[in-house]
Amino acid sequence: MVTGADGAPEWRRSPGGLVSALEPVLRNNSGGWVGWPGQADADVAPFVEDGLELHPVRLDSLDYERYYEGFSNGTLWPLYHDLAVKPMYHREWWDSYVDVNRRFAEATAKTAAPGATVWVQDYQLQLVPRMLRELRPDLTIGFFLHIPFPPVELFMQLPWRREVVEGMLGADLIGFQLPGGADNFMILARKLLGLPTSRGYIRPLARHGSITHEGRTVRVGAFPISIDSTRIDRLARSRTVRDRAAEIRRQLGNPGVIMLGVDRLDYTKGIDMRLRAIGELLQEGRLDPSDTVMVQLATPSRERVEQYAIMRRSIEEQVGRINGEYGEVGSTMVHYMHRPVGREELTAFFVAADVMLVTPLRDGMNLVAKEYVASKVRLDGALVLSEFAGAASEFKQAYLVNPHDIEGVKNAMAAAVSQDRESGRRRMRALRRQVLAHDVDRWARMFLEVLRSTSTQEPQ
Ligand SMILES: O=P(O)(O)OC[C@H]1O[C@H](O[C@H]2O[C@H](CO)[C@@H](O)[C@H](O)[C@H]2O)[C@H](O)[C@@H](O)[C@@H]1O
Ligand SMILES: Nc1ccn([C@@H]2O[C@H](COP(=O)(O)OP(=O)(O)O)[C@@H](O)[C@H]2O)c(=O)n1
Repeated sequence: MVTGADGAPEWRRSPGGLVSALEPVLRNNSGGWVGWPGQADADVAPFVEDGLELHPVRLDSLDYERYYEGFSNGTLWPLYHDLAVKPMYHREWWDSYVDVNRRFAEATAKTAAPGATVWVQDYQLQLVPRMLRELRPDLTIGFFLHIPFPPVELFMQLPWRREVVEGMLGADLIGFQLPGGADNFMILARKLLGLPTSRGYIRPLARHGSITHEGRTVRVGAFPISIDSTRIDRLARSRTVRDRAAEIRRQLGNPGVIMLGVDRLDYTKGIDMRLRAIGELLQEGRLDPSDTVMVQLATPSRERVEQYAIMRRSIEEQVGRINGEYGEVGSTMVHYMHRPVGREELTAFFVAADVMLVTPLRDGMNLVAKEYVASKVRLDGALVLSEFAGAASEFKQAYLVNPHDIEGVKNAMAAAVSQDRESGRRRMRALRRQVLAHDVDRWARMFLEVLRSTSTQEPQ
């Protein structure tokens, strides 16, 4: 919820992959959404918006600071993203996390119909499955983690590790993006809680593991999330988007190469290293500043969290430095926009871009990579993709890079810029086949099918 120009509250779609992925799923299943209104201290009664039933849970300013900015994004986010920055452990943040999780569990317990299926989303709500089961044992509960689940050695740092694992184990099915995350969780259940688990490795969408906990069987699996590929494909073919893409190209001065980055401004996304790589390629004369343009769309995110503010300053300095050295009057090298962009406009940028740069240090999936591919209806363009994004496990034909290896990234960028048309088309065709066949609807269907079958299955 945001305050509009006339002072009245307005509803806007939240940025980030989770909402992009779940909105179509909820619509197709006539589900209700229990969530926070996106603004602290707002008292909002349940309502229907654009056909979706929404049940707001109130967070006050202190909850926002301690639960959302603090424990969710100052503790769990860096801990689950390979310690990209140092996680902070504060007891008052944890207390707030428990408290807010309880409020979500209570609101859901009040809302859910008898015997309903409840799907709890993400790291901000890991305690909800157990709390909800205690309140409403009649429910079937699924939990999905959108971000990576770290190796045991890292997770063990968390002072409240036992509570978090037990919280998740309240679910009937726990889903991760990749088999690696699911395996990490199984090892943890064995090592930390001494629970019996099934043997062998987990496979995406197919082979699930199981953990026996308090007399119940909890299933564990990998369900790589995706996008509404058909919708994006259709949008990319529309006249408005194609015209806008052509206009973007003109506005950028018809350069030979448009490079694009689209991210929430987050230190895990590797925006700084991608700019450094561009700076070095320009310096070495491997990119021509008179024929190349970089566009970086950076959605504002978690702005009051210190590490995000530090990152923003550093990125803006880098953009200024590159433009200072390589820009000319009337031709800017890096176009940087720090504001949200609508879906049509974003798709037009995808259509216009020759090289898409997705270089996170660690990312649960990265839907932007999938959206770019779905937008490339003419099979043009190239995707430079970090091996540490979940999407890399499906996108073998991308230019895969290790974002810690700057020379490797530079080489991949240079190769993507100069790829020959036929091999580019071959790569893009294969990428598109993958994303069109594995869309978000399939993801949700697979998860919900396994979830609904959990009550009838025995441990493996
Ligand atoms: O709600 P915010 O704090 O503004 O953050 C936005 C969302 O970011 C994260 O997205 C993750 O989910 C994507 C879809 O599964 C995935 O592709 C991506 O790799 C993840 O980073 C976060 O997990 C969400 O909870 C946030 O809403
Ligand atoms: N300016 C922007 C940038 C991204 N986005 C969307 O935000 C989502 C980002 O998802 P993601 O999985 O790549 O990464 P997270 O931000 O969820 O970590 C994508 O669906 C983007 O299209 C947007 O709506 N506006």
